[in-house]
Amino acid sequence: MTRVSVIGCGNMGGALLRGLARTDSYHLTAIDLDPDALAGVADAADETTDDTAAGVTDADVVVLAVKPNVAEAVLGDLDLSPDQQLVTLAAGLPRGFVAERTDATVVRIMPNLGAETGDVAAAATTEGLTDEVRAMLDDVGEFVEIDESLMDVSTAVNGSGPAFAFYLIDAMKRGGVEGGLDPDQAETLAAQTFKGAAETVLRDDRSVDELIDAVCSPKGTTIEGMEVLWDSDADAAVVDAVAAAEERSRELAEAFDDE
Ligand SMILES: NC(=O)C1=CN([C@@H]2O[C@H](COP(=O)(O)OP(=O)(O)OC[C@H]3O[C@@H](n4cnc5c(N)ncnc54)[C@H](OP(=O)(O)O)[C@@H]3O)[C@@H](O)[C@H]2O)C=CC1
Ligand SMILES: O=C(O)[C@@H]1CCC=N1
Repeated sequence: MTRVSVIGCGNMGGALLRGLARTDSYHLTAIDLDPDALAGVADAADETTDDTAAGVTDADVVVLAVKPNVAEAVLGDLDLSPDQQLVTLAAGLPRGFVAERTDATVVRIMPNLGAETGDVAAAATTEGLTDEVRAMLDDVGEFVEIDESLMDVSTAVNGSGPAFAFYLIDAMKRGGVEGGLDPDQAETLAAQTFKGAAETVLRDDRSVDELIDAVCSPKGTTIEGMEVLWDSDADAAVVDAVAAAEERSRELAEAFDDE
């Protein structure tokens, strides 16, 4: 049983707690100053507390899931030992900044909200990554190991990515509603279509172009829609969205350069 303490039980910390709670492999301590946040994860956690120092004492793994601007203050409250692992997931927060402020082994990861359902797409720095954290990430979805220099782009693609995907699902839903579908049914059909398409890309050996081809019957319906997309700048807009989020991650990191 791995003892995991999560500091900051909002959107991301909460999703991770709920994802880990789906297995029986973890003793979970939820730490937050906000009683409402603790109440929101009470079902998933074995213990909840607003006492950060006490909440991390017995932890094998401590997850720092607060906003980047409060991370330094929280680190100041921690007194971890070298046999403990500290996982930081704050956007832009450099691994070294955290490692300089703790004796624990530090790994930086970029997860996403998919952790809640066991569908996380996460990146982890090779530096500081232990088998214990690899097992945790495996338990909540898929992860890749990357050099920290690629963390900004990972933050954009898989950290911010769910928001971009929600936006695209909503556009597909709108198309359905405009054609007369009930909004709830259109949302189900659009979201399930994205889910199925993602599964196909992950499991099928064919390239994305080959898969598009497999849906396009000659002189059928799909090719008419694909012609509209190919003639548009929709793909460029998505690439630009990723670039903007990546740039913002770099800016957030700059704030820690002077400290
Ligand atoms: N949201 C996402 O999809 C993702 C977020 N992240 C990263 O996760 C981190 C958290 O983001 P998110 O979950 O969205 O933020 P939230 O604001 O939803 O959650 C942060 C939680 O931490 C609490 N908190 C603030 N200060 C302290 C403290 N000193 N000790 C304990 N808890 C504290 C907050 O309470 P209060 O509200 O009262 O301040 C809040 O409940 C960020 O660094 C972000 O970059 C990474 C990947 C994806
Ligand atoms: O928007 C943010 O800054 C955080 C990091 C990745 C997802 N949410």
